[in-house]
Amino acid sequence: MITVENLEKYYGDTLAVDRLSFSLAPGQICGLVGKNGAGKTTTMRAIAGLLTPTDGSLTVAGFDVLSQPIEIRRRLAYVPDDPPLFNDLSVGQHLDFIGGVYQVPDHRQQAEALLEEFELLDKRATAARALSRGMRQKLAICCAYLYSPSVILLDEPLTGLDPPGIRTLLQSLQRRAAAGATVILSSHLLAMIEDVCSHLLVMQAGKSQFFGPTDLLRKQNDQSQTLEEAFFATTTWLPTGEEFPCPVPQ
Ligand SMILES: Nc1ncnc2c1ncn2[C@@H]1O[C@H](COP(=O)(O)OP(=O)(O)OP(=O)(O)O)[C@@H](O)[C@H]1O
Repeated sequence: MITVENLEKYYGDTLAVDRLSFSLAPGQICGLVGKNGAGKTTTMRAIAGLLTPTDGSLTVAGFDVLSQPIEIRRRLAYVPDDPPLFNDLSVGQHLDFIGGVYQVPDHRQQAEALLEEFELLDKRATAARALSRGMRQKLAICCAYLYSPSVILLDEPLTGLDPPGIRTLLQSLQRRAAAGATVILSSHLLAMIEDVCSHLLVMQAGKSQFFGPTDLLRKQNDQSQTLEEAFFATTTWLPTGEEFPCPVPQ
């Protein structure tokens, strides 16, 4: 569903992503982890077609991200950590707008169910400018879910959410993956995402230090009690630039 081959991105002289390759199948949830500046957001924005890579190729659902942007937009949702909303539109108007743009049949019915799931029903008439940070994030997630994308990219979605909101989001991602969606979720809160991630991509200085099933990272660091310890082991044992020897799952 997602194929990244030799992705490279320079911002001027800064190498943000360095020859990154990985692929994900339908139903897989990949946790994207790494220190600040590791290249996570750049990678997600490249997959979403929001920036032009310096080199490499990217496909989503068999479509080329660069040359077939309309096919990508129909199938992919990207929610950044500070989602851009229309400040003067209400919660309900946002969902009407997305439902119209993506021609979602009976979008109001689905919108109601999403607002209920994310505890936003009583904010239906509230303008986006009057929402809290967590509510803005929840609204952006509802907008993303409304058109049932087959690829969902979430950049640091947990930071603004309260504990029930985090549980709702993670459960909803598991349900969507079980129905065939592919998810990439970047987060620094490893303990919170480890149970839902089938796969992990650990980045350091733009490179992949590990990509594979979450259990494999645990096994390869069997002295680590938690995924967080395994992450620190992975990002401190290796000299910068050395690839973690790990088979890429088919
Ligand atoms: N628009 C930009 N212009 C110049 N350099 C940039 C730009 N965006 C990112 N960078 C640089 O690219 C590198 C990767 O940044 P990126 O935002 O992808 O990292 P990240 O892993 O998402 O970080 P964080 O965890 O802090 O969000 C960093 O060195 C950053 O300074």
